[in-house]
Amino acid sequence: MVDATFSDSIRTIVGAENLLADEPLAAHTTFRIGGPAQWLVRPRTEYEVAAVCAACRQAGVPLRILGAGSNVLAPDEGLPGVTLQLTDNFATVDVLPGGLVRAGAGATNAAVAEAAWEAGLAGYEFASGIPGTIGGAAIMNAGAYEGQFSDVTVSVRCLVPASTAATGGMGAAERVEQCETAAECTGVGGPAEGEKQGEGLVVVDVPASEAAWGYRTSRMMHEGWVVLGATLQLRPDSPAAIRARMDDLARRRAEKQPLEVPSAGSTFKRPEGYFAGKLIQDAGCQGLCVGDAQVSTKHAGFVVNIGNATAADVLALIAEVQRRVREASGVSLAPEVRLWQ
Ligand SMILES: NC(=O)C1=CN([C@@H]2O[C@H](COP(=O)(O)OP(=O)(O)OC[C@H]3O[C@@H](n4cnc5c(N)ncnc54)[C@H](OP(=O)(O)O)[C@@H]3O)[C@@H](O)[C@H]2O)C=CC1
Ligand SMILES: C=C(O[C@H]1[C@H](O)[C@@H](CO)O[C@H](OP(=O)(O)OP(=O)(O)OC[C@H]2O[C@@H](n3ccc(=O)[nH]c3=O)[C@H](O)[C@@H]2O)[C@@H]1NC(C)=O)C(=O)O
Repeated sequence: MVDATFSDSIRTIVGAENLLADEPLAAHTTFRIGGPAQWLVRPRTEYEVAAVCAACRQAGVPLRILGAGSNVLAPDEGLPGVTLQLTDNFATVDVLPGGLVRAGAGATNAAVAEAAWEAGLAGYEFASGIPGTIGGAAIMNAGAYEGQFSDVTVSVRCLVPASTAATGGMGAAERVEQCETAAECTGVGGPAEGEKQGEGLVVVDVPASEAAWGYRTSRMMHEGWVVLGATLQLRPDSPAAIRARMDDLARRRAEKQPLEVPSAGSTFKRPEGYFAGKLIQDAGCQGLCVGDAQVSTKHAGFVVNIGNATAADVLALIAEVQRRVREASGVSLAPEVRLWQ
C-alpha cells in the first residue's frame, strides 16, 4: 500500500487534526532527542486505537506506542510508520467506590497520585514523581522508593488478539468489546504468533494475576499489547499524611536526581546485588561525555542531554559506560531506557 493511501485511511479513522506527518520526536521525549515520526497518530477512543492497530498490521506498517516519552531514546533519523501517542485523549482519572481508581493509559502518574490524595487514598505516593503515564507504568512495572506498579494494580485494560482473550489464560477477564468491522479491526494481515489469520483485536481487562510483572517488565511488554488503562486498589488514609509522603519523596528525588536537565531517568537497570549509579561512579565515569550526552555529575545512573545531544551520542556513551563498568567490576549493565531503532 502506498504511503498516501495508508495515511488517508488513518486520517479517516482519527480525523485530520490527529495525524501529524514528520513530527519531531524530540518535542515528545523527555531526553529532547529524536528525529521525525513519519506519522504521529493520536486516537480519541479505544475503538480508534484498535482500528489504527489493525490498519498497521494489514498494511505491514511498523507501530510504536508513545506515552510521555520519559523512558525512550528515539533515533536521530526518525521512525518509519505510525507512532501512536496515548496521552491527552486517554488521561481520565476516576475515583470509584471501595478505594478503586481507574485511569486511562495517558493519565500521568502525577495526576493519578494527586487524584488519590484528593480522595484520601494512599498507595500511589511512590509514583507521584515518576515522569510517565499509566500506560508506561503498566508496561515497565514502574517503581521507585520501594513501591512498584504491580503492588497496587487490580487490572490492566489492554488490546489483545481475540484468541489470546479466549484461550490465553485471561482467567476471569471481562471481554468488554469486540471490534468487528472488517476494514478496521478484523481481517488483519500478518497474524501474531499463535494467532489465527483474520481474527480481530479485543479490549480486555487483564487481571493483575495474568500480568506477569517483574522488575521493569510485564506480559504486556513481551506480548506487545497496547495498554488502554488500569484500575488500582488504594487504601483510605488522611490527605495530610499522603501529602507529607509525596512531598518527602519529591524532596529526596530533587536532591539526588538531575531533574533540571533533560534525561530519560535511570539509563540502566539495577543489576542484581548492585546499584548502577554506584558502579558507574566507581568506574570513574561521572561527567564522561560523548558530544552533549553526559553521565550526570549529580547521579551517575542518569545520562543527561546537556545541550544538543543526539541519539548517536547517547548510544556511544552507553556503550562506553558499559565497557568501563565491565572492566572495573565485571558487571554488565543492561539499559532500562527503551532504545528505539
Ligand atoms: N522511576 C523513575 O523515576 C522513572 C521511571 N520511568 C519508567 O518509564 C515509564 C515511562 O512511561 P512513559 O513516559 O509514559 O512511556 P514512554 O513514552 O517512555 O514509552 C516507554 C515504552 O513503553 C511502551 N508504552 C508506552 N505507553 C504504552 C501503552 N499505552 N501501551 C503499550 N506500550 C506502551 C512503549 O513500548 P514500544 O516501544 O514497544 O512501543 C515504549 O517503548 C514510567 O512509567 C516508568 O516505568 C521513567 C523515568 C523515570
Ligand atoms: C529514576 C528511575 O528510578 C529510580 C528510582 O527513582 C530510585 C528511587 O527509588 O531508585 C532507583 O534508582 P537508583 O538505583 O539509582 O537508586 P538511588 O537510591 O538513587 O541510588 C542507589 C545507591 O547508589 C548510590 N549512588 C547513586 C548515584 C551515584 O552517582 N553514586 C552512588 O553511589 C546511592 O548513594 C545509593 O546508595 C530507580 N532506578 C532503577 C534503575 O531502579 C527510573 O526508573 O528511571
